[in-house]
Amino acid sequence: MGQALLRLAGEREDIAVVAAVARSTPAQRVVDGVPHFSAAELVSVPEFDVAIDFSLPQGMAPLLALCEARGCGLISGTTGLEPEQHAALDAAAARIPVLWASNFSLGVAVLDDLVRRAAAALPGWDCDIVESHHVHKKDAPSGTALTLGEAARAGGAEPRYAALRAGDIVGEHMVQFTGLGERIELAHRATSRDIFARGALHVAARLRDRPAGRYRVADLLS
Ligand SMILES: NC(=O)C1=CN([C@@H]2O[C@H](COP(=O)(O)OP(=O)(O)OC[C@H]3O[C@@H](n4cnc5c(N)ncnc54)[C@H](OP(=O)(O)O)[C@@H]3O)[C@@H](O)[C@H]2O)C=CC1
Ligand SMILES: O=C(O)C1=N[C@H](C(=O)O)C[C@H](O)C1
Repeated sequence: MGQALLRLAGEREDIAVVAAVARSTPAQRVVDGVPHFSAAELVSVPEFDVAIDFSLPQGMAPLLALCEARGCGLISGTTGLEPEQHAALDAAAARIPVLWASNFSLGVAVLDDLVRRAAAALPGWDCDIVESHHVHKKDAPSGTALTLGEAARAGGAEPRYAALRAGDIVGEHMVQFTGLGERIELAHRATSRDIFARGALHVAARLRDRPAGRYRVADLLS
């Protein structure tokens, strides 16, 4: 995701990347004009308006602390966060603008709405969420599957989850409603990670001038 973000940010005139942070740094400290920092060097990054985080749950606390100390916005797409980490995002939102989303694609935003409506229209049907991702993905069920599960619950269904890790699958989510003698399948298949990076950059550009608060992707679409 970091590489997709850097490439696509380079195509936008309204976004300047001042630093890239990973656990370790590449041998070359400046790549395509962007200085790279290790996680240990985080506090040394230059001034910024909004941080975009796609890392691992353990990367969250230091970045959130930096954003709060500097009064900057935070966009995070990191999944597998603990409930306490979501609570920390809520608390920080009293002081800075914060947006966390399990999925930055437009299609999944629409799927979320469809799942809520289908669940409400199909009381008593079984609801199963099946997600497939690449073998390197660490968390399961995926953040998106859990978000879709919340949508199903909001519509009155109690979902079950299944996760598949195989090859280089970018990300697929299927929500299946099964009744007696019939079945509905609502599915989203991502074929490029660029959709997530584009979505995150889109909302980052809009979060910059917002007051403190907890935002959703839908709040910043227009
Ligand atoms: N919300 C969404 O739309 C999407 C969310 N995701 C989520 O984004 C996250 C990252 O996914 P992906 O890019 O595939 O993962 P990768 O493993 O490819 O990349 C993770 C990056 O985070 C860095 N990192 C790991 N730990 C730390 C830390 N403690 N401090 C700073 N940087 C750290 C790694 O550095 P190094 O390379 O040095 O190890 C690496 O650059 C996952 O949680 C994934 O589920 C992914 C796609 C879309
Ligand atoms: O790790 C990934 O790759 C993805 N993670 C997100 C998730 O956990 O839902 C979003 C997308 O499916 C890709």
